[in-house]
Amino acid sequence: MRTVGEHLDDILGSVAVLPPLDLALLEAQGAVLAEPVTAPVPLPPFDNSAMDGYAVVAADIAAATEAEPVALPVVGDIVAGDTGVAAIRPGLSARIMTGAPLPAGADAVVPVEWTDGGNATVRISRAAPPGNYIRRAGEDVIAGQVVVEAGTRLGAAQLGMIAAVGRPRVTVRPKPRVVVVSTGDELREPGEQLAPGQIWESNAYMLTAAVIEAGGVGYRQATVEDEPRKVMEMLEDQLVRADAIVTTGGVSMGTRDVVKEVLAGTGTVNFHKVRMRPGKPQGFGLLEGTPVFTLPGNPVSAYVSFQVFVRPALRAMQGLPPDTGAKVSAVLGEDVKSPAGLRHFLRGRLSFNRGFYTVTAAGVQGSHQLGSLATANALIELPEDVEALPAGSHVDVMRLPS
Ligand SMILES: Nc1nc2c(c(=O)[nH]1)N[C@H]1C(S)=C(S)[C@@H](COP(=O)(O)OP(=O)(O)OC[C@H]3O[C@@H](n4cnc5c(N)ncnc54)[C@H](O)[C@@H]3O)O[C@H]1N2
Ligand code: MOO
Repeated sequence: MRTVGEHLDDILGSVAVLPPLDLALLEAQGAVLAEPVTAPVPLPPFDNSAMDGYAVVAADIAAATEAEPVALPVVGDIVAGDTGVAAIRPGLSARIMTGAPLPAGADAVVPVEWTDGGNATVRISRAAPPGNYIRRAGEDVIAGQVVVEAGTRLGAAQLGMIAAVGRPRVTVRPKPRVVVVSTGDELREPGEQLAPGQIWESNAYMLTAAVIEAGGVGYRQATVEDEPRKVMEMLEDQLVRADAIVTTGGVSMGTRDVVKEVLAGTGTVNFHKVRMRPGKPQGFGLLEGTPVFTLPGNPVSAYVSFQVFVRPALRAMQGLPPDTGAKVSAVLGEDVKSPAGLRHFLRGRLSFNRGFYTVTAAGVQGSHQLGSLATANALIELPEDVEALPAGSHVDVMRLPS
């Protein structure tokens, strides 16, 4: 038997960060940035108007009121995208649109709502201080500033920022391509009729979705029968396109535990009993250099194993620290029991009330009982030396992706 920590260390010591890739911006969505992106110019690049209105000299309209508007000649129109250099002198104004460059000499913008909207002459009925509705060059981002740090996962806002500094492509850690496959003669596809003794396949759906939640690209494979030759063929086929392979089922002590039978023979994938519940039977190794995780078939065991071992490995492959932000300390809302000598992962419901996290067990805890997992948002992690904890104790809790 090995501990959870020993098994995870073995895995994290074996997986490598994926080589960087240069991608067009929208192809990079969800990938992790491998280089800092800096702004080559300030943003905004030039002083410009925040409103549709008139560019003026603030001192000219200092006395403007509704009752006694100030009239100024309008010497031109400046629209967003104008590349010419415009200028005004005191006593003049220029019509200006949002985003258009501020003409030299102007120090305020008056929105059209404060005026009569005149074309040749505009009557302005409110004073404006210098700087009114002017967006200054560099007030968003200064030239040379890092706008997105290396190691950031690229979502909509980050991609927008990178485009805004003029970059069409970025260097990222690619999303790991993970093949997920279940084994078991009893498994049928959802939608098919079940004969006695059969169940619908759920692990590969669940784990393919979990791969995506962990930032990877998941490929769900058709279920493979409990037949050694077919399992080996499937693995060989998938190695060409996978950065990692995840299997479920066939790793305990049964006469048809073919995943273990086949992979144990390769010499590079090793099988262990890990001191945890659920998820005791685990296999991991490199098959022709590709990480292979053989997770137990019980659905909750497979899910917990994924969160505890596979997710940190996929993060490491993306150049991310294994677990940042996923764990919180919470107060137990009820008494709990735990098996001696095993790390116990209880499905839990975590909530945040009046400044504290509290957590309660989410229903029944058998490793075949998906019903309570589907209502959980966290795993309560009880250490090996704990056999019982009273309500009110502090526990570590792993938040589940939502
Ligand atoms: N004599 C022993 N028996 C078992 C031990 C043991 O130490 N000694 N360990 C138990 C534990 S703990 C676990 S966990 C399971 C792991 O078994 P396998 O990985 O070999 O998985 P299977 O036997 O193939 O299946 C277990 C269970 O899960 C259901 N299953 C499997 N795949 C799927 C799927 N894709 N979708 C839905 N459900 C699935 C399967 O029908 C079984 O009910 O072994 C214990 N036994
Ligand atoms: O470890 Mo099994 O995963 O307890 O059901």
